[in-house]
Amino acid sequence: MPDADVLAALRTVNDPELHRDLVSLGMVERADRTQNAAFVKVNLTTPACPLKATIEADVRAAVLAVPGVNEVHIEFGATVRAPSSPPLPGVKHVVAIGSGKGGVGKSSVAANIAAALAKSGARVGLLDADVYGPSIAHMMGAGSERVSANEQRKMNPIERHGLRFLSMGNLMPAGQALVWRGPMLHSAIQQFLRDAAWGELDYLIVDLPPGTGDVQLSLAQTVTLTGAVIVTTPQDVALIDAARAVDMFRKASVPILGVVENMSYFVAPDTGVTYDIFGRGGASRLGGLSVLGEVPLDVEVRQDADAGMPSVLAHPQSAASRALTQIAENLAGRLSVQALTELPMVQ
Ligand SMILES: Nc1ncnc2c1ncn2[C@@H]1O[C@H](COP(=O)(O)OP(=O)(O)OP(=O)(O)O)[C@@H](O)[C@H]1O
Repeated sequence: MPDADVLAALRTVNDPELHRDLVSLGMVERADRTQNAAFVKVNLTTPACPLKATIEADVRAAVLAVPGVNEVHIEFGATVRAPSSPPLPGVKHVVAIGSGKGGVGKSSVAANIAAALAKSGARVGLLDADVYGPSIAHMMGAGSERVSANEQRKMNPIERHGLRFLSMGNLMPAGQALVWRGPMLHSAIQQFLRDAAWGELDYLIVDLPPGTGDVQLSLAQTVTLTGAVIVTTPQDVALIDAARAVDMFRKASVPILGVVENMSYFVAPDTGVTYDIFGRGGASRLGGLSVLGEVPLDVEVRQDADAGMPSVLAHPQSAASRALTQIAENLAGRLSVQALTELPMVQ
């Protein structure tokens, strides 16, 4: 039985992003008490919650203020909230990772975001929709794997590093070029989304080809994307193209969840001096969009990708990995806010 005083205390604790209290958000699973000890379980809206430490401190302070309580035991669970109409059966969020230009690190960012979310405990899929230049298979260390079909003749995603992924790189013989026109691309995207055994997913991350072409349109027409993330480097020539990608998503009514500035700066490992090679901070000039984070140029990001393990798993303590993990958490937080602002209050 929940204790009325503990519950009342929790009603004073707001989720820092949603600005509503934990009780009315339906996040309190347990709020009971034995004499002087209180037991609270908070069900977060994502296991990658960027504000878990703040929530924990606020809950502790509020419950310790209840007369007679001098011990608080806090437990966390997490259930990713889906929007009112999920994009695919069993899939709560589909997030596209796009860029204006090629080579800005979009696939690297997509792979690391997916890996960081999976590491936090979320169920994650990664679709390599960059059909002309698929690199996800290689970055996940499964370049030579081939996709199999299940009994229902659906494609089985490949499992690596705690997540499931599909890439044209696992369907085509290595080194062969794909020569497809729009309609074939459209049906390939549909098959990747609908004829694959993705199973239950909290997040399906889609790595798009660079630019504003057929694949982007097909994707937006096939599923209701929860949103898009734009990856750019900070220099003007990249930002001009990134602005075009932003415009395309806006025209397709896809919410932009934020911008990632990759190759933002470089810290020389021998001297510790920071160089803003491409002009750090450029992404903040992209039409008032929020910046999810800045990732430094780091040789390990490239080496880890070539070795088949995303940096957030291979070198979690590096500055680049910490930035990428924070970006994944910020994104998960954004998705929670988007899903929860649609939900009615729990009384
Ligand atoms: N922060 C970084 N530090 C160092 N190297 C990076 C970083 N981000 C990406 N790279 C490297 O830059 C190269 C291009 O990255 P990636 O393939 O992710 O770009 P992309 O934008 O997806 O390219 P395209 O869309 O043209 O396929 C890769 O070799 C990758 O390992």
